[in-house]
Amino acid sequence: MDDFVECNVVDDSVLDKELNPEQAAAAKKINGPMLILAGAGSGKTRCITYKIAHLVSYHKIDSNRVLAVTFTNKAAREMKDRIQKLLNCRKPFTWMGTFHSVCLKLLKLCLAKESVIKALGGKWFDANFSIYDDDDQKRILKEILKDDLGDDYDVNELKKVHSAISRFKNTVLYKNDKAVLQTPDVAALNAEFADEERKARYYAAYQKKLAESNAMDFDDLLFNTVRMLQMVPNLAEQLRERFQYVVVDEYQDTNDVQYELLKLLINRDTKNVTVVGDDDQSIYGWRGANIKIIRNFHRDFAPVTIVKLERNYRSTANIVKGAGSVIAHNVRPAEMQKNVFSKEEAGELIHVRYFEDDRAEASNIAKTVAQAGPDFYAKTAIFYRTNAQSRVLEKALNDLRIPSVIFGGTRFWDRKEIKDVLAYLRVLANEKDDAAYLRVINTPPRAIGKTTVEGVLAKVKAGEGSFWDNLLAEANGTGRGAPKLKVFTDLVTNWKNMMTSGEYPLPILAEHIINDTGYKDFLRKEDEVTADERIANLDEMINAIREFDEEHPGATLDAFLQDISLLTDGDKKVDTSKGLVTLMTIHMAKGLEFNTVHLAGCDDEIFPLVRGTSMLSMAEINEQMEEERRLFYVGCTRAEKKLYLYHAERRFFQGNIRPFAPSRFLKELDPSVVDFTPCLNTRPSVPDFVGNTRSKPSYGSYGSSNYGSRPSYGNSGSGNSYGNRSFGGASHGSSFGGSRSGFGGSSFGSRPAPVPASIKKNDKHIVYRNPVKVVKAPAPSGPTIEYDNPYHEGARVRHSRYGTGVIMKAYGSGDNARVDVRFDRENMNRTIILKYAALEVIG
Ligand SMILES: Nc1ncnc2c1ncn2[C@@H]1O[C@H](COP(=O)(O)OP(=O)(O)OP(=O)(O)O)[C@@H](O)[C@H]1O
Repeated sequence: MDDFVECNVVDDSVLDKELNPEQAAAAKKINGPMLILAGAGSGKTRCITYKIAHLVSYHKIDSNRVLAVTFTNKAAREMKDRIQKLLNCRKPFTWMGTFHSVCLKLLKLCLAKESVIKALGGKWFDANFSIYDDDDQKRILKEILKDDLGDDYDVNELKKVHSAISRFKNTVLYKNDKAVLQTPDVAALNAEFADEERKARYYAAYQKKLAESNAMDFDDLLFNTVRMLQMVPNLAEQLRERFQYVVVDEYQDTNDVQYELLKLLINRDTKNVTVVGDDDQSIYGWRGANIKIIRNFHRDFAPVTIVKLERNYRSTANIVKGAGSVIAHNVRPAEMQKNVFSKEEAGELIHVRYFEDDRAEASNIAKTVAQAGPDFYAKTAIFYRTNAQSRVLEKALNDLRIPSVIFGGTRFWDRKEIKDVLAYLRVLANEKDDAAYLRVINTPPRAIGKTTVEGVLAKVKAGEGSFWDNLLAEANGTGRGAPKLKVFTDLVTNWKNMMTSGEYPLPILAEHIINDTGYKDFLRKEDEVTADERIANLDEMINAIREFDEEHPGATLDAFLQDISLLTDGDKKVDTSKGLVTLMTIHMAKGLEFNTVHLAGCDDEIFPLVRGTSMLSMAEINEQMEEERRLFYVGCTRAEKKLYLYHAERRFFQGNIRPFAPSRFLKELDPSVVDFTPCLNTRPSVPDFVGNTRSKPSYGSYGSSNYGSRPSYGNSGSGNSYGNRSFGGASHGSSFGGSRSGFGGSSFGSRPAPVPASIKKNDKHIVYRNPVKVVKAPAPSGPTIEYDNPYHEGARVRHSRYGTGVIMKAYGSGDNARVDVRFDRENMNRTIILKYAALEVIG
C-alpha cells in the first residue's frame, strides 16, 4: 500500500485554513533551524502537530525519519493520534516520544549489535538491561551507606547522595568547549571537598552495583546514550543521516544532557530542527532544566527563524493581561520578548482575596466552589505551591460535601501489589536483576532465611555468577534452606519455560504468576480491608498487559517492562468524568486548563517558596525567584474564565503558626484587572489554633491588616526588583525545602489518590493508566480451534477498538486461544487473545 496515495495531504491551503498566520508560517517552513516561541495557550501543540503532518504528507518525509521529542509519553501518544487523524491513516512514528523513551530505544537497538559493544570497549550493558526505579535505587544506596557508615547512618544522607548522583548525571561540564559527562571518575577528579569526594565515591559504588545487575536508572538512559554516541562517533553520524527532521516540544525544560544529545542527533548540514517552547514556562530548573538552552538556541544554531505565537486562545483578556503583568517582572533577553494577548472577552476581573488564616482561606475557597455548583466541579482546580497545603483545603471541601481528588498521588504502577507482580516479570526478563529478586523472594512469605539470601548476594558480589545462577545452585544443594528455595526456583523455572515456549501470551503469563504464588490470598491475609481494592488493581493490571499485547503485536516481556518504566507523573490524566474538583501542586498543572482556578497560599516565602538561600549566591537567588514567578505565571494561565488568588495572613506551616506577607506576585498584578477583597471571613467566629474561640475580626477597611498586606497595585514601578523584602534573608533559612523531591526526581505528589483518567484538553483514552474493562467474548468451544469454531481463519470480525478485520491465523487453546487479525484500517496483524477480547464474528 502506498501511504502517500492513501493519506490526506496537509498542504499549504489546509495550514492556512486551520492555523492562524503565525502558526501557519511556522508549519510551512521546513528547512533549517526554527524556534517557535509560544506564549501560554497559544496553540503550540496544534502548530507542531500540523507541521509534522505537513512534513510527512506534503513533503513526503518518511514518518520514521522524524525524531519528535515530547515532554511526556501522554503528549507523544496524543500527538501521534492527532497527526494520524489529520492524515486519516496510521503512519508509524517510531521516533516520537520522550527523551527517555527515545534513548531507551536507541540503547536497546545499539547494544544488541556486537560491533557497538566492541567499539565501547567490550564491557557494556546487555541489551536486556533492567530499568531501576526510585525504590531500587534507594535499596542500593542503603547498602552502600550501611557498608560505609554502619547501620545507623542518617537517612537524610541517603536523600542527599541520591540527589547528588542525579545531579552528576544531569549536568555537563564544559572544558574548552567540549562537553564532558560526569562519570564517577570525572566526579572524583573534580571533587574539592571531603563531602564531594565521599559523594563521588558513593556514585562509583552505585554505578558498579548497577552494572553488576545489568541495570540502568532513569537518568542513565540519557547519560549512557550520550556517552555511547560520544564514544562511537560513527554511530552518531549514522543517526544524523537517519533523522531527516527533528522536532522538540517544551524546549524550555531541556537539560544539559538532553541538549548534548540533540547536538549529536541534528544533521549538521541541513540543521533541520524545530524547537517549540516558552521560556516563561520553564519551571524545572530545580531538577536540571537549563533555561539558557532555549535562550541560546538562536545563537547555537544561527541563523535561526524565530516565530512567535502570541495569541492566547485559552483565557479571557483580563487573565492574560494579569498573568502577563507579573511575568514582565522577570528579566528576559530582547529576542525572547513576547506580547501575549487574548481576543476573548475581557471576562471577570482576577479575584484577589485576603484572609486572616489558612482555614478561613480554605473555607472560602470551598464556599466559592459550592456557589458555582456541581456542574462546575470538574472544571475547577485548586492549586497550591507545596503538598502540605492540601490537607486543610481537602477538609474544607469535605465539610461542604464537595467531592474532590488530589492529582498526583501514587501512580497505578507504583502500588505495592503491582510492583510485586512487575518484579516477578522482571526476574524473568533479566537474570541479573537482583533488586527484583530481593523484592519477590519472600513475597508472599516463603520462610526463605536472611542468611540464605545474604549468602547468594555475597556470591554475586564476588562475581561468581548471576543472582539466578547462584539461587539455582543453592536450591539444588544440600544446605538447610535448599527445600524452601527450591519451591521458589521451581516456580520461576516453570514461568521461564512458559515464556520461552511462545505459547503463553503476556497477560496469561502474568495471571499464572498471580495464581501460582497465591498472591491474592496473601493480600487477603495481609489486610482484609484493602484486599478487594488491591485485587481489583491486579485485575486492572492484567487488563493493561492485554491492551499492550494487542497494541504491540509480537512485543516481548522486555518491551512491556520498558514501556511501564518510562511512565512518569506527567502521564497522569485528570478525571473530568466524575464531577470532582481537582487539587494539585502547580507543577502538576503544566499543560492543563480549567474553567476556574483557585490558587491558594499566595504568601511571600510560600509562593515564592524560599529555600536554601543561605547556601546560594545572589545570582542563584534571583534565578530561583524568577523560576517561582514563572511557576505563578503557569498557574494563572491554566484558567480559562475565572481566576482566584488567595493570601492568608497567618498560616500553619512546617510545625508553626506564623504570619506571612502577601506574595510579591500579587503586588505585581496589573491593578486594572484585579478585584481585590481584603480579609473576608467566612466564619462567624473563628476558633484559633489552641481551641479557644474569638469573635470575627473587624477587617472593615481595605488594607487594615497587620502585615502590610495591601497590594501596591500599579505604583511599584520596580521593574525587575523583588519589592522591598529581602529574598535572601538569613532568617528564612532552608526550612522550606522539604516539599520537593530530589534533583532529578519526577514526583511532586506523594499522597495516595484515586488515579485520574482524562483531561479536558486531551480526552484520548490512555492505555496503562486506567485500562478500560472489556466485555469477555464467549470462550472458544474446544481445546483447539477448529474450523467450526466461529474464530477460524478467514472469518470477518469486529473489535471494539480496532474495527473490522479478517482472522489470518487461529491458534492456541483454552485460555491461550488466540487469533491474528488483519484489521481493515491497518497494515499489519494484531494478536488478540480470545479470553479477553470483545471480538464479534460478523461473517
Ligand atoms: N488557530 C487556532 N484557532 C482556534 N483555536 C486554537 C488555535 N490554536 C490553538 N487553539 C486552541 O487554544 C487552546 C490552547 O492550545 P494548546 O493547548 O495547543 O496551547 P499550548 O500552547 O500548548 O498551551 P500551554 O503552553 O499553555 O500549555 C486549545 O484549546 C486549542 O484548541
